[in-house]
Amino acid sequence: MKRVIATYLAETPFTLERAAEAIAGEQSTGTFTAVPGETTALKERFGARIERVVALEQVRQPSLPGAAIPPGHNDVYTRGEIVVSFPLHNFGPSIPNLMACVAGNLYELRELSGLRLLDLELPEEFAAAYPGPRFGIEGTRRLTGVRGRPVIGTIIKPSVGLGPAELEALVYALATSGLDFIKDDELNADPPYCPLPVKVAAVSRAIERAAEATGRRIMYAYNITGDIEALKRNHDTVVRAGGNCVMVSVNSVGLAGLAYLNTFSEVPIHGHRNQWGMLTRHGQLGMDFQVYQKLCRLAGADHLHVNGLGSKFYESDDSVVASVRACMQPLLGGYATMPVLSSGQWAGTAEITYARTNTVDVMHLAGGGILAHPDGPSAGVESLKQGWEAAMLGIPAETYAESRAELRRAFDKFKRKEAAR
Ligand SMILES: O=C(O)[C@H](O)COP(=O)(O)O
Ligand SMILES: [Mg+2]
Repeated sequence: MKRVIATYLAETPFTLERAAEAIAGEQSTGTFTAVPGETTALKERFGARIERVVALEQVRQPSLPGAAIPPGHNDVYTRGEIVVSFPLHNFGPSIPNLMACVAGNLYELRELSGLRLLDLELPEEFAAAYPGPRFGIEGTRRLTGVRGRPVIGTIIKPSVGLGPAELEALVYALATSGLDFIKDDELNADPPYCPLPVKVAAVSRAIERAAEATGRRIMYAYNITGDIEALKRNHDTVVRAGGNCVMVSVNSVGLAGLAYLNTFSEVPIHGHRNQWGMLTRHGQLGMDFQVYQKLCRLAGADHLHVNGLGSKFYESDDSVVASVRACMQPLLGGYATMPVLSSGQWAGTAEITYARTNTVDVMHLAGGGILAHPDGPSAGVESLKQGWEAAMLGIPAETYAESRAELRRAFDKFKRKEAAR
């Protein structure tokens, strides 16, 4: 019998064994009390199985509110790794129903004062059900024509507020500046002041004009996030205008929305992970990126945001590096996605990014880091490229900057800013 194996970090006021039984019972055949139909035969065939329980440290305070206080409890909460397997035939190779099982009501059990999903092993039936990214790294390189270095991109900023004429002018300037990729911000999809069809028309005009001038067509990820019925309409609006990438806020449309988009998308899907913080920032709640990236890749994300090194967010560089590596591990024999490094990035972050990840198969996006370069966006793009050249040549970026004005000016501005943070 095929099984899904889920690894949790749990914290409990009870024993870990009791916590594991609560998880396995509640998420398969059991409930808070025995019911007549829960026969031994039924449990045998449909019950979840506790595979392993490994005790870790004990703490004096519960991480999450509302856990039970057992009689005689001595204010000790035990943490441990609990591995539970679930029969695949309980839910089939369906991401929405998988989630209800491995990441459902168990987060609310009073037996637990902490619960985090660390990893998920999925049987190959999921590969048959979900084709995954249709473009991935190779398709993105083919469409952008970028080889041997990261895809360098930016984000339209100000994120909100630009009308069609201002947007067209900015995209033209950026598309003629040597950039490979531009994306809408996640805050900007189909706003009443500049609806998606108007935005698409303005951006495509700029991209066409830039392509005539440079001979190169930039990749632009239009944010098509919306209710499910809007996804197809928005995608078609983009593709009809010659667009070559769409973006969705994965947590807004949900994994089912992403998988639906992937059934018809004719262009790469850029997966923005905003809202991810609420699923992961507390170490005793939510899930690890290791799980999230598997789900997003299965559902069809050709590009997936992983934060950035030295970013403006709380996450450690070690964690970002682990996320890049996670995206690169083959999943069910494939499912390559391009990790997207973004958030507070600028030319000076290329060095540590390459040193720590040792790969160029990434997108490196800098919004403020390009647009706010003291000598303008073109110099910002050039500085980021120079940052990567230095990184790949193994020359310290600040040394390389001595003979490169754009990189030097980026250091002058952004290094000072970083130091002030
Ligand atoms: O959507 C994103 O990736 C962020 O808005 C990044 O913007 P920043 O480069 O200005 O931090
Ligand atoms: Mg953003």
